Amino acid sequence: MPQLFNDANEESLRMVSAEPQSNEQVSDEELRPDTLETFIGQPHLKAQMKLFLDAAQLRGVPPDHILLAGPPGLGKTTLSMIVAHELGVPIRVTSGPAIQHAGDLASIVSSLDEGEVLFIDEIHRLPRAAEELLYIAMEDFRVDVMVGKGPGASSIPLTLPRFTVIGATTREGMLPSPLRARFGFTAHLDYYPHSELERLILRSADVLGITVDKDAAYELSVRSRGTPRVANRLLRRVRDWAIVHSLSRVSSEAVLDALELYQIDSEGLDRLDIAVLTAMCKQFAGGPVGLNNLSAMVGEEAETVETVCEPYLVREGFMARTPRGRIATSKAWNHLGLTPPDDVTSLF
Ligand SMILES: Nc1ncnc2c1ncn2[C@@H]1O[C@H](COP(=O)(O)OP(=O)(O)OP(=O)(O)O)[C@@H](O)[C@H]1O
Repeated sequence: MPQLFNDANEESLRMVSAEPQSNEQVSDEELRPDTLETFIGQPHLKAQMKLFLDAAQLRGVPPDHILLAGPPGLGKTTLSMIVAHELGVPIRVTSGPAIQHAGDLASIVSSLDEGEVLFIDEIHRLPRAAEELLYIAMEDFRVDVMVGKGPGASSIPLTLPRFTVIGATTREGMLPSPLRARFGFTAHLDYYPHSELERLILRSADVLGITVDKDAAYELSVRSRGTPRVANRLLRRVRDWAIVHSLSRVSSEAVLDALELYQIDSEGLDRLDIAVLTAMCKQFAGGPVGLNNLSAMVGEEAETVETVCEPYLVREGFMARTPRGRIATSKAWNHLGLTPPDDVTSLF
């Protein structure tokens, strides 16, 4: 079977991925705002969070536990750091996959100070035993420490100071309801509109010490897939372009030239997205097509197509998922410069 994407250009694929790249943590750090005021967008969430934190401070107690839910790269880690900063308390950072045994979590919670924030990223990936320990720690501020082994083992309750757990998850549905119920405040982060990403890009440019024209920031924002992490990554690649071409400021032409090099198009689609849409329209006559056939045609893992491409293609209306398979919409046909079949809507 011919493959449309057999020379997968990894760089271009990762450029629009909302997941952090392995070397990206430090660069993510330098661009993090540290107050609610400088956190761009999400106005409702910010207002609710401000009220929630102000009330806790006025009552003189640590706030209830907070759950931050939403797709990767939208600012969950950033918000958790902001909460700690606004409260003026330290933050301890861990993640579901980093905790292998309940004991790992027991030693973290038992070393927390009064009021401290414990950030647990990917909290849906905590092992079951750790989850159960967390229920008690969050609700009763207690852990039961096991002393001894075998039939003679006994558990000694250890009282913990009051602290605040901030859990972050990209898969809220995977959280067991007893755990979800222990959060007093749940915030859902949404994809950012272009106008907010434009402001975010101008702020990041400031932090990085580069001058970016407003229309250049707009061009970047429309290609950033609603995701701050992608916006910041594209900005850094455009900065490289400006440095190499000795430009004193980034214009919209520079953005278009740089992103053409990285094969990211006017809608933020990369080569894999285009390969998927092309396969659907040309090889499968618009669909319906199953995930496995589609992935084989583009030469990618089904999981990559499903998790990296599809969410954005569906969200932007290029593709629809039906019980019979994936279908290319007229927007996909038009974007590829192809004429949609007359009966495109009857495919749904
Ligand atoms: N609202 C925002 N304003 C300014 N910068 C932001 C905002 N949201 C995210 N960022 C920036 O985007 C990058 C990614 O954000 P962050 O690490 O907080 O995302 P995340 O949701 O925790 O991602 P993941 O789920 O992959 O851990 C960081 O550099 C952060 O500074």
